[in-house]
Amino acid sequence: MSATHLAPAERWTSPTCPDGLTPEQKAEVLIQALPWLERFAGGRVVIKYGGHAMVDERLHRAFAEDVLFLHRVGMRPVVVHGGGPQISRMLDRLGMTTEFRGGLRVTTPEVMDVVRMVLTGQVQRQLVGLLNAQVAHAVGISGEDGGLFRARRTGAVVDGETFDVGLVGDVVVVNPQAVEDLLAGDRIPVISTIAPDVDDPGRVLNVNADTAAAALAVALGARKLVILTDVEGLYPRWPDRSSLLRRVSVSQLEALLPALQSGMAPKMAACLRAVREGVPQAHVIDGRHAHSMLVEIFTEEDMGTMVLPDGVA
Ligand SMILES: Nc1ncnc2c1ncn2[C@@H]1O[C@H](COP(=O)(O)OP(=O)(O)O)[C@@H](O)[C@H]1O
Ligand SMILES: CC(=O)N[C@@H](CCC(=O)OP(=O)(O)O)C(=O)O
Repeated sequence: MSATHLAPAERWTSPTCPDGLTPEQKAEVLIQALPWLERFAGGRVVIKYGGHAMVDERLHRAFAEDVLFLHRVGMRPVVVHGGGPQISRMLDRLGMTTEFRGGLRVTTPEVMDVVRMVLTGQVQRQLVGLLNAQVAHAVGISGEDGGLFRARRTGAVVDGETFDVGLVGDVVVVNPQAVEDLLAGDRIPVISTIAPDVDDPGRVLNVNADTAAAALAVALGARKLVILTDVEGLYPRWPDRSSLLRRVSVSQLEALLPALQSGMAPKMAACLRAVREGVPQAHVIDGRHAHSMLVEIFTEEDMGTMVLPDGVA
């Protein structure tokens, strides 16, 4: 057929790709991503994958694809995983009761055994398996390995009152060498947040995964902390969902923090700690949307809530 039969204007004004996007829209995505790819090349990003974001196989796979994408484009992703709902389900199956105070699980020695078993023996194994499905880059470790974390027992604060929650700790020492070694070997570390007790090294403590991720992001000099959960971000007037806070400065967040409820409180406290101690940006995003992490990192879209230093937000 000669070119004169093609009616070029009609044929080329609105072609669509099989996914319904036009070539212009597709190219726009690629062009938009370029400065972000350049900006974050070689940068470390700590990703906290919350138990509530681990909704189904499809989302699990999308999460793994995103982490592998970051790795492939030259970033250094470090995964810190949660597993609260998974621990609760196992405790139920074992006929053990579980209770939370101020967002922290009341952890008896028997519950601690289950927490350790589920986090390091199930959730971490599943994530490592997914990430290694094609190329085996991921290596799972816990805060007990290579002296990564040490924690001190802490209580839960509810309405200004402190409650004993048993074997629960806050990370007070991070020795990132174990993670540095893995990154130097082009690995993707996948970390469970169990930590030896700094005051009694024979004992291990249950550490909230949000706060451990923040401590690690600071120690690694991460460019970003990204916390994936099951809500769009921070709603300042929760449970009213009419206005999502897109950007918040350290000082603004300090003022909001005392009124936040469990669930969001440790996440925002983690973001606050990370940014206050030198991480340039911390985000809470909705892990129930496949690939929300890639959109957050590589486009101009602000997904979820972003915490920034004063004067930048
Ligand atoms: N101000 C708030 N804005 C958004 N979500 C909130 C807020 N306060 C409490 N939440 C709750 O926090 C939950 C997320 O925390 P959590 O259940 O601990 O998740 P994860 O397992 O990902 O750590 C949300 O599903 C929501 O119900
Ligand atoms: C002290 C404490 O509460 N530890 C958490 C550890 C797991 C966790 O943090 O998991 P998510 O991020 O999925 O909530 C727990 O026992 O549930």
